[in-house]
Amino acid sequence: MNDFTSKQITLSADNLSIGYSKDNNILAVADGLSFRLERGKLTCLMGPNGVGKSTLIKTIMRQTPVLKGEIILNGIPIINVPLKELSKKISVVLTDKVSTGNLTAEQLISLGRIPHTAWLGNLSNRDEAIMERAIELTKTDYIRSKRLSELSDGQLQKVMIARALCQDGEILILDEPTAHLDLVNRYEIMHLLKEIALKEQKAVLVVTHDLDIAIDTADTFWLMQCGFPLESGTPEDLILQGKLNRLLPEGHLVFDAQNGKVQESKVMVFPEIKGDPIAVKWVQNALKKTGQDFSKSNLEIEIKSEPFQILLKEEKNIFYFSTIGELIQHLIQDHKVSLEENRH
Ligand SMILES: Nc1ncnc2c1ncn2[C@@H]1O[C@H](COP(=O)(O)OP(=O)(O)OP(=O)(O)O)[C@@H](O)[C@H]1O
Repeated sequence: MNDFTSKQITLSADNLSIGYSKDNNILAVADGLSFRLERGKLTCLMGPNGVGKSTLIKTIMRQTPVLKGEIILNGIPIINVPLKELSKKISVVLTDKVSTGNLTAEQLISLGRIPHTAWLGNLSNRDEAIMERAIELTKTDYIRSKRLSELSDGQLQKVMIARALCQDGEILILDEPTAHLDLVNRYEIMHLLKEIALKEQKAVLVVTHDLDIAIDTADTFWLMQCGFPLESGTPEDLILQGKLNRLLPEGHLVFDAQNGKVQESKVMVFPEIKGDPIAVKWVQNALKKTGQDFSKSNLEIEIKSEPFQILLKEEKNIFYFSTIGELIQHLIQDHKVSLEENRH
């Protein structure tokens, strides 16, 4: 590791085991976890449900003891860092809804300064400046006077991020920050986190299941999968190494490196389709969902543009459709008829 990289690392572990212990019974959730969390980078922690992502975060926050190994924060074992110091260094945004609906957004954001001030202590000029910076970065100025109960889920998530930024730790950890959000807000939040990592030089660790958006925004992926060590690297390297498939159960789904999407592993045989490649792709997409087997069909499809029209050659007949929906409706009806014929 070069000197620059080692200076960028805030949090690290080698061969860590995490889990729970109760009444002398140990439930190991994951073993052999090694990682390096870097400043200035957005790292996405991904893995199937139940693999131990939240447990890893709880362990980093010292809410759950380490089973084996140690986590190092800036060269010091985390176990030796007093909890108050830890809360100044690591800010966490969890998925739980806040129950303080009567507070205004601004009041909630200011609570982020608590590790640095006394409980409800007055904010110093520095505290105020940090708070204004957090509001500016998260673009929450227009809702600062609103009560939390009046905010949408997307607005509330930005306010929660602003509060975490107000804590001004060097590490920001978020557990599924986009879980209840629509597509636009998912993109906005992940781009905001990327911006925070870069502009504020924070180490941002996000647990997410949003593979598409994570590929577009993350600098680093940490992949957790039962029975495998934690795998880390740029999303692009992990894609080329075929490792994203580890996020998927073995069987009918694969990550297709060609189009960057998860899709069914079964190779579908389509009828011959001529025309604009984008239109061909979406006709194929619709054909896939009919559940029909086209491998032995002698259908031919041609897609014309301006005006958009689909020609279907079936035996000696030619049918014309003005939408993909009409084509599919026809094929489904046809399929029903052929099934009926087979039955008689
Ligand atoms: N307090 C606890 N005591 C004992 N076992 C727990 C506790 N919390 C979680 N577990 C177990 O630990 C395992 C990992 O759970 P965890 O919540 O870390 O998974 P996850 O990867 O975050 O899942 P998801 O993607 O569904 O959020 C699960 O089998 C879960 O049942």
